[in-house]
Amino acid sequence: MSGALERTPLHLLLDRHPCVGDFLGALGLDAGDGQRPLGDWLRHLPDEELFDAGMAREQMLAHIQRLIGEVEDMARASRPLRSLTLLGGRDKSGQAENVELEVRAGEVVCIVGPTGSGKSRLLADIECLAQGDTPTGRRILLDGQPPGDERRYAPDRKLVAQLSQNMNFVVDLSVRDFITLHARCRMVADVEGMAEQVIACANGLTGEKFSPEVSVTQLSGGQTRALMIADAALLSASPVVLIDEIENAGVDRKRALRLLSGGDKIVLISTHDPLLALRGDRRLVIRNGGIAEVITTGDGERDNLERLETLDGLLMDVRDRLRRGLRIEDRLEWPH
Ligand SMILES: Nc1ncnc2c1ncn2[C@@H]1O[C@H](COP(=O)(O)OP(=O)(O)OP(=O)(O)O)[C@@H](O)[C@H]1O
Repeated sequence: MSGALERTPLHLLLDRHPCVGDFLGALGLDAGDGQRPLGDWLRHLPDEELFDAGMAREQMLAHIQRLIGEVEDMARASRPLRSLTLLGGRDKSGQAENVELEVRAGEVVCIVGPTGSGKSRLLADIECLAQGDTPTGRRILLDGQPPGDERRYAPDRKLVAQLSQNMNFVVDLSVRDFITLHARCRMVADVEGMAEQVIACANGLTGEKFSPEVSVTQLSGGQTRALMIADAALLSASPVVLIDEIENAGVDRKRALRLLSGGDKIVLISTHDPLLALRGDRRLVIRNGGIAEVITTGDGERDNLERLETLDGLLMDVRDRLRRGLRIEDRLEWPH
């Protein structure tokens, strides 16, 4: 393939594989008019430019070849998953969990339990597609089968997107550039349109709107979380989304959950928040490191969820008024 790759005119290569343009751009290399075949272009590249890029010609060719292969693999690996099965292991005292839990695409499962009970551990087991090799001894099956090593140990072909409590960006890009870059890597048809959609969606989730021009490092915690949720729902290739709590500060949890569960992703959320816990299809109760119970959200609970949401709206309103420096002297009326 390397021969064929070398003979491909650069402009064709950039058209077919936008990731190559991003790669060359990141190295500060100019593709010129793109008429030359890749091999020819590389041979004519001045030595000092190669030196600045820190790569020999052969290495550069090998990198481009590998990049194209991996991006294609990623697209293949992103085909939908129908189910994820968790085979129980043991709790902190070594007692068997006796659980076989199948979560189907499109389902939202919440994980509840006291602090330190093992909710994050459960998410971590799913994230690494545990095969009896973590402290819990749990095993994870994908579409009823144990995942192959290539799925477990290829961090660049992620099956699972994990949104953790602290999200620190290491790049200093504007929100638009950051999401556009991701959209380009995902090879979506309309990169700019998709980026706009993700940003608009994130802005719909957060009380404090942000501009696409602001740097990702300047976003507040709530804004960052909203952006990551919109990105995971609309743009991420990963069929499984794991969320370690959606804090109620600044993110519309109801919309976030509706957005995430709208597609055919498998969503697991660890939470202490009753509004989130009751909005899942099912919830796992964790006790002493083990899954003690699997509860399907009942009709009565859904009714109560609506009442709690009204109460939550009242609380949010008071919070908003306090933030604006207002007094809360008038008698608050509980909704009936
Ligand atoms: N089945 C288990 N066997 C052994 N250790 C476990 C098991 N489950 C959890 N642990 C360990 O217990 C500790 C607390 O678990 P974890 O951090 O997952 O709790 P948590 O419920 O997420 O807490 P929080 O609500 O405070 O975030 C961790 O060190 C974890 O590795």
